[in-house]
Amino acid sequence: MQPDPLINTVLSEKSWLTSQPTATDLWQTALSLGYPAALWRLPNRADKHLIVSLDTVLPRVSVDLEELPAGFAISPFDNLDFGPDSPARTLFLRADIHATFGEQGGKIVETANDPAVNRFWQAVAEQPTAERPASLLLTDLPDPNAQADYIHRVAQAVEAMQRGEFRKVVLSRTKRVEFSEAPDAVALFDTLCDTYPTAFISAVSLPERGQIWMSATPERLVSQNADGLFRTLSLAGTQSATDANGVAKRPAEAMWSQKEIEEQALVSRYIIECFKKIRLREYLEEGPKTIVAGNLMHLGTQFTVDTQAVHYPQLGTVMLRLLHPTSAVCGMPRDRAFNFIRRHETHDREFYAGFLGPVNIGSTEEQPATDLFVHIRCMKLEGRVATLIAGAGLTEDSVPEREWQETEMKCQTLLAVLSKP
Ligand SMILES: C=C(O[C@@H]1C=C(C(=O)O)C=C[C@H]1O)C(=O)O
Repeated sequence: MQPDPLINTVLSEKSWLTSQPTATDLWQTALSLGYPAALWRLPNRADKHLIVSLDTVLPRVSVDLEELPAGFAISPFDNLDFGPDSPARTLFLRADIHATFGEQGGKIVETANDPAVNRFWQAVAEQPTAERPASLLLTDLPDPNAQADYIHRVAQAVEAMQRGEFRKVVLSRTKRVEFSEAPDAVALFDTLCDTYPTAFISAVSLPERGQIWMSATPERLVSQNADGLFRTLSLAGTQSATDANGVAKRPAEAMWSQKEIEEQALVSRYIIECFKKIRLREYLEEGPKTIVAGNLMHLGTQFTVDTQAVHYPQLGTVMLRLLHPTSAVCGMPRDRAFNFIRRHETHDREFYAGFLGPVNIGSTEEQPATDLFVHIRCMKLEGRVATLIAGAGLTEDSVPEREWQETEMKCQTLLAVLSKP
């Protein structure tokens, strides 16, 4: 990211700041002081945002878009019951410091009125200029049983579905790689932004867990903008975006099998069932059509609601509680699929297949908006080790070997970028 002239303007009274802080300066300072930070870029946008929270231990919240201040939410997959008695599990990074970086430079949008903020800027000034490592070596940390174990679990799921226990389940697996030194998350974030302009790109540093989560997800869960426009997406079915010779396929020519069409229809049906529960009929449904997501293509149906016209300003909050986890990452019926995942997956999904994104955030030109995405095509960074997680939607027609290949392709979305020199 380029140095930022506007940040310099805003901070000109802070005499100790002699040069323009970059996103790397802010990120590194947050890391060294143990403050959580989130960096993101919305799909098809140029502006990048960074917030630093001054809570070293993050509050766990129940996502109520009407109540939450400006910030960034990150929820684990296991956040099924949002009922009044269930513990709040979503981590919330309040935007104590919020910087935007755009093509015309950047600015500090909002900072908390707190002495800790001044100490933060002092630390930014004292932060040594970070040097980006020239090139990182990446080695696989192979798990010799991973493929056979996954295929075995898929076969068990297929049998359960053939017995009629449930209709769809999403089983995931992990893949670990090691860097020659701890990677620069901001540099990786920038490369992801350049490589996947239509994805939601994020990097979230959670010092209390010693983790940085990074993703390039194509899947919008809940958006609600200042004009009250609500959006969600039903996404499923996966194929490579390139042919056998590596040439990009034309989305309009993508062929989808009956299994994939049904799998995606189940996700759409799930969303429509959620609308039915709240007796909302005035939604616009567009699709399914082929959506390109980096190296992959999916089938997607877009749903929009004008919440002002239907007098339902809290639709985003209500739908989030009904939707998560959708059948794109869990299954149908949801509770049975959830229990199958709990019993059969051998890793903790943590924030994979949860949701994340900015909440009630605006810049000076824009009114606050909320944009939450399903946390897929993601990885967890712990020092030099990256753990990628990817899953595949299974039905009774699934072929286990093909589902394994699908998770391999999904891991490639990030891996291809990590291995760039
Ligand atoms: C579960 C993942 O992706 C989801 C599952 C898909 C599928 O089963 O075809 C496609 C897109 C996503 O909704 C993942 O990337 O890990």
